[in-house]
Amino acid sequence: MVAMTRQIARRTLVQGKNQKKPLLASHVFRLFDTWLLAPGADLFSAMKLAAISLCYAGFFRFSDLMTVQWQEIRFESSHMECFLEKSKTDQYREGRWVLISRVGGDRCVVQLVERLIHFGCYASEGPGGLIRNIVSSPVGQRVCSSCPSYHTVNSWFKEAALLLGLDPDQYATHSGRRGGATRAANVDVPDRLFKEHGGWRSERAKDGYVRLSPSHQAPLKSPNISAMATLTAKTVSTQPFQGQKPGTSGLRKKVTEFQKPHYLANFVQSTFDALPQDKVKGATLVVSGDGRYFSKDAIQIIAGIAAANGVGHIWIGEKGLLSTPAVSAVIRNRVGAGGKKASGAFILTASHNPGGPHEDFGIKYNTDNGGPALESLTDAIFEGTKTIKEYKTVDGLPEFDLTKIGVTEFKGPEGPFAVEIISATEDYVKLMKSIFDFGALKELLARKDFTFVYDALNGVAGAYAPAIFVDELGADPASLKRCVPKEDFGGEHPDPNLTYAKHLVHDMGLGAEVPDTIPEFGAAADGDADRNMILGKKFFVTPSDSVAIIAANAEASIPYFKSGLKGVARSMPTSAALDAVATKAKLKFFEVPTGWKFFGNLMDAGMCSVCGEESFGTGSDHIREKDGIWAVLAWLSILAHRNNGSEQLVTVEHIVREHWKTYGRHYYTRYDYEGVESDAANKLMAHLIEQQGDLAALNKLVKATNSAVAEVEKGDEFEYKDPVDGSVAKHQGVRFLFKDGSRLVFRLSGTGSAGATIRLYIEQYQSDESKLGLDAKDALAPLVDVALAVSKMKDFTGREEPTVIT
Ligand SMILES: O=P(O)(O)OC[C@H]1O[C@H](O)[C@H](O)[C@@H](O)[C@@H]1O
Repeated sequence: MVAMTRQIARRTLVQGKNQKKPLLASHVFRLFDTWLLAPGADLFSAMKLAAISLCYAGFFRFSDLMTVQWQEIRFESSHMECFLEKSKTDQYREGRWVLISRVGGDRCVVQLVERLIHFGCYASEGPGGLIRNIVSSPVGQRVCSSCPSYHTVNSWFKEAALLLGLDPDQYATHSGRRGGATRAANVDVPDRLFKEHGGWRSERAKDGYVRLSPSHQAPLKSPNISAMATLTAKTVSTQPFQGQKPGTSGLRKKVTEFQKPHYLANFVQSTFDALPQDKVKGATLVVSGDGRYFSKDAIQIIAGIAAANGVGHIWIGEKGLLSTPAVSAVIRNRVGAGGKKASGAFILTASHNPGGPHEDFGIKYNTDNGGPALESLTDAIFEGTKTIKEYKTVDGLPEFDLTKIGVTEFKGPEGPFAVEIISATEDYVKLMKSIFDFGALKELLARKDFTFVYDALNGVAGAYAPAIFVDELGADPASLKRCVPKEDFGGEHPDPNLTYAKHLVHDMGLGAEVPDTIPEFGAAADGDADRNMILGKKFFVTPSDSVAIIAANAEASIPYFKSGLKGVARSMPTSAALDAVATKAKLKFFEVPTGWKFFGNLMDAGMCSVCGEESFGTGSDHIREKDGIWAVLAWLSILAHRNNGSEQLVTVEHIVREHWKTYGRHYYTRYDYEGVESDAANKLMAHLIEQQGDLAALNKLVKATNSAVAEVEKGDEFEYKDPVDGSVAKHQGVRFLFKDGSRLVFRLSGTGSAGATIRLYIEQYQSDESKLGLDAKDALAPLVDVALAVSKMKDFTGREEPTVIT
């Protein structure tokens, strides 16, 4: 008895110490993405992936894995069956069969094994083990007859851990078996099946493998502190990474950069260090995003660091999803249990940049007004990232089930810590209903002659579109396109403009081929649903016109603005269409640098109600972010108002043309040169500033290029002094202002993740009624020529054409 107790105690102690960490489902998924689905994947990476994913899915130990004979595997339509011998010397083959399901899609273990056997040409080698060594030669890789040693397979697990940004010391062959078993326990696989699958004789043996999530450990209705999982603090040593300066809207880099061990953690810890401590200790934080690839891992990492830094509660949108405007709405409006309000948010998005294992990820911090952090804070975060030596996190945090709305509570190192999964749509839909007249919008959508299409470009707007357009406003579900949010946005560029929203552009009759039936109204959103593009039948509304038209019609069409606008604002490169509306309506007007945060200060001070940017951003003071769905509802409201009682449909095109008649037209276009070498882009900008030094010489060049173009009256770099806090933002774009009011603006994008993007904005005002209907391309051709000559665009960049024209 004594001996037995001693033995158990020793085992328990040793086990606790050496026990390796379980792999998570998301880890295995990511290994599929990197070792099988990414370009460059080869036979060797497929072999490593097969070994690891089989240990996970079959709960295999190393010894089990090595007994799987490829020729004995039975492939069925719903699963595969692997035979595990009890031992090599077992004459009666009293082994057991392990069944592994097909899960469909690209990340299916069964499909992987089938492909491995096929491409590895196992049949030509004769019977033998499934997991083999691979030899590489100049003619390629091939599966050889020998099987890898324990040491080799163990090193594959460590390599996987490193790739996933985990500590390799904590992962080994048992991490697969433990991970699979933990996952099964947490999704309530019945005990009998579970034990059989893993070949465990006793409950005890099985339980030793499983890390239950707290909802399983503490199934009590009311939180019972003694039943809560305990999170233990730990400090992790790290080193600074170069270049963690947040851009116009947060830190954006390739996913592979964010996957580097400690990369994200450094930024998050630096944010906590830069924040006033009352916004951290015991505070409630929102952590969510557009659902792009790496979001789920990021949520786990941030939650651990938040708990260790003393955050009290985090709100995560269902499935990790919250659009950027919805985050702003949650911060400003959501009141949780006990009157909790959020003090800020980590928004996980790279906005309109593509997503996926080899594309972009991003993170930005929004403060308690619901808007992006101001420069003083982002500068402090950046400073922190330059010197960081360690960060805090916790052990014991389980992988969250993001699909289940509810609260999980923990004993955190600094006090109680709770993770709450909230509805992604509830707060936002409520806010929209308080702003617009949904009854009037419903009537518009019910008109037989009004047809509508909404394209979420596979971004997070897809989570909101059914709730708003279909459930609330009665739109036909078929009018929603690409409204299922995807981690990689379906491999497309989730940017609503004439180039990237190509399916919508085609459907609206603006493509090369014109369809037979075209909807009256079309709109699209970007990845995180803060941008919008508005289209009429065969008609594009420039974002600069869009904000001007919304401002001109807001008071009459939108209940939220019924007592008038407090003021309006636009970013500097946006056309002056809004200025014309402000002048006529005698509204306060502001021209701010690019970046939504500049509007926030004006709105907080009650100086601005409606604002917009040429970069497909439009919004109002209902939140502190631009808002893609809000802009669509604003346009529908204008249409509903104008069509109230009208027998013949007043269309988008009617409204815009009428606006031009009243205010004149600001012809406008933007040329983007993406992926330019940074050095070349900087030289071009320096050259432009030099040109401004000698206006006489500059005007000679202008006239020589096209004598019809007016003379440049002034050239400068835009500088902004915030009227609220007096802060000054310099070098915000190089401007050339012409005598007839035309403008050329050059600036470097602040949102790219690699190289530089040069943006060239071209604008010309026209009030002559006979010249309002030209094609913008024709109207602006002379100014475009001047812009290219003045900037020596081709000489500096080697580019004949821009990447995108809008
Ligand atoms: O710096 P750029 O690439 O031109 O992007 C500019 C845009 O970036 C983000 O989308 C910001 O939220 C916008 O406010 C800004 O207009």
